Amino acid sequence: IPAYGVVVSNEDALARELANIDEWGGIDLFKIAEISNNRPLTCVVYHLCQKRDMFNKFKIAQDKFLAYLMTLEDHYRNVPYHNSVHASDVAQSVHVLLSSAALDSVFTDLEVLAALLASAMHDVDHPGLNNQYHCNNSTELALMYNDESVLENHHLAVGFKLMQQDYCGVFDNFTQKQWQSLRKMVIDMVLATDMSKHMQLLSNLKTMVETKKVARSGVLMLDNYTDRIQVLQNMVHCADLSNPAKPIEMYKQWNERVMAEYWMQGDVEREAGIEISPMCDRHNTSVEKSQVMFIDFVVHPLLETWADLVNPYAQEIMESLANNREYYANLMPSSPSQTGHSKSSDEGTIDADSSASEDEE
Ligand SMILES: C=COC(=O)N1CCc2c(sc(NC(=O)Cc3cccs3)c2C(=O)OC2CCCC2)C1
Ligand SMILES: [Zn+2]
Repeated sequence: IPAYGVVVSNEDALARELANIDEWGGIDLFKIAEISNNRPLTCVVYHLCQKRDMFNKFKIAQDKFLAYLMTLEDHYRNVPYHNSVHASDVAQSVHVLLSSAALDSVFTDLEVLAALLASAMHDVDHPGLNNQYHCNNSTELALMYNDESVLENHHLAVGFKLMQQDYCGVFDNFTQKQWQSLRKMVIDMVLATDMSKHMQLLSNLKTMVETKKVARSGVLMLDNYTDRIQVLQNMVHCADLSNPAKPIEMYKQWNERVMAEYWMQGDVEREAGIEISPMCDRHNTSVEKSQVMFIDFVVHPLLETWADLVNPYAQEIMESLANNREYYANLMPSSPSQTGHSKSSDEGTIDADSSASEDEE
């Protein structure tokens, strides 16, 4: 078996790219996709399971696990955003969030394995069309899952079906109890990536922060399944929405991809003569404004609450998010920091600081 699970032309380059896998934003998944012949998910998840000694802990046959990861990766589609590069990014982000000092030895090996598996399969076979599209058009998937978390149910069904295929048999050495616990946790985590559950998840997290019990050592005390799974669900959810808190060059690429995917959906809807979903109309979206709003209303509240939970071990994430928000805020068409006349002065509503900035120029 090759060192990183996949046969690559330049193993040293891959080793270098994976060197900072324990750091937030420490690896470039786009570069890893290139070097690994578009197998970023297989090599990142295989590498993380090796680092966490999962194969020994659970007597998992490495060749079978690799066969499963390859098949899982093959079932990600070639869509701009929800492809296997995104899944590998979520897996690595979960790995870093799990390593937070506040969560030191809080989770069992089975829970850690479940979180990595949930990350790996959480968007498999994503068609590049969101739940709203499927429900509005009563597609086959929407009919299959009665409009409830349609895509997330599908990702789970595909992810587990591939595990049943006999040549995988990846968890044959698990006890029935271990397998059932792993399966339940993966299901609970992937279902929680449905954005329609975002507000409920965030409110649970806020309650946990308000009532959090911390041991003398500073680690969180989670003494029942509900609390434990809520932290794991929010962890995967944070990782899923974490692009705005990553180094700006990567964030910009993720943003181009997510817009490309939304606009392709809008094109499909326009062609079909049906109502274009929000943010999907390439002819009237302000990319920068959308991102600033998405950060202000969705990402920042979530990551800020996560940072409170693992305080002070997420300050770097919050700083990165704040910097990236300013980057897009400054690009917004009418931002006061723009050179030349700021919008407010053109409209004659000159206030002190904008006129001051005009004087300076
Ligand atoms: C009110 C909630 O809105 C909502 O449920 N969604 C619409 C906007 C959106 C997601 S997930 C996501 N982005 C990501 O999951 C991670 C990112 C990738 C690149 C930048 S951020 C965006 C998004 O980014 O929407 C933006 C595009 C159109 C509006 C803002 C789901
Ligand atoms: Zn996702």
